[in-house]
Amino acid sequence: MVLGQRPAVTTAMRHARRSYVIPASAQTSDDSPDEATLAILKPDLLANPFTVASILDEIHSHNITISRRKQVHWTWAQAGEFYSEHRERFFYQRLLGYMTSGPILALELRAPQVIARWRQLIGSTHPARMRINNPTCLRAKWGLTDTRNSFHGSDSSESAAREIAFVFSSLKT
Ligand SMILES: Nc1ncnc2c1ncn2[C@@H]1O[C@H](COP(=O)(O)OP(=O)(O)OP(=O)(O)O)[C@@H](O)[C@H]1O
Repeated sequence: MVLGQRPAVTTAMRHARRSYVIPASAQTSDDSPDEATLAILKPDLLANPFTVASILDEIHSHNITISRRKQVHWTWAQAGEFYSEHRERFFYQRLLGYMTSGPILALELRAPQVIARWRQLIGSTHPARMRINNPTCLRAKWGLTDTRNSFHGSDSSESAAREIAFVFSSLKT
């Protein structure tokens, strides 16, 4: 191109400019600011890369941004600290055995009201009940048992901040 001379605007360039416009279908009508939550894909899901890919696609299809991701294999102590509020519950040892049985994929999700929306997408704790009451939720589709329920989602903004710091702080994991 000769210096000082403007390039001709080609059809391809017009198309490239248009592609920066976010399609109406991808825009959210919710004007509330983004919030963040911690999602975890638990070890049974990580055993199959195609399962993980399909779940990540489903997350994107809901206009939820994955702002950070980290695959990690927790030690018993790390899982114990993350779930310390359940220390006295009957399923605690079983839960730690599950969460240390293989790598997990931790995701920081961002979108308006994403804490509630992610928990709605995964459904409540018990997969067998979800298969009856909410068959399209993720735990109904992928969860195995009450403990091996395949997903985690922070339950409040305070938990989300604490859990995101726990997972993404290099000092802890
Ligand atoms: N009644 C139960 N029997 C067996 N395991 C359980 C039971 N309740 C909870 N768990 C296990 O402990 C995890 C943490 O329990 P919690 O009550 O916080 O459930 P949740 O909010 O549905 O799940 P999460 O915190 O992982 O998103 C559950 O995800 C599940 O793996």
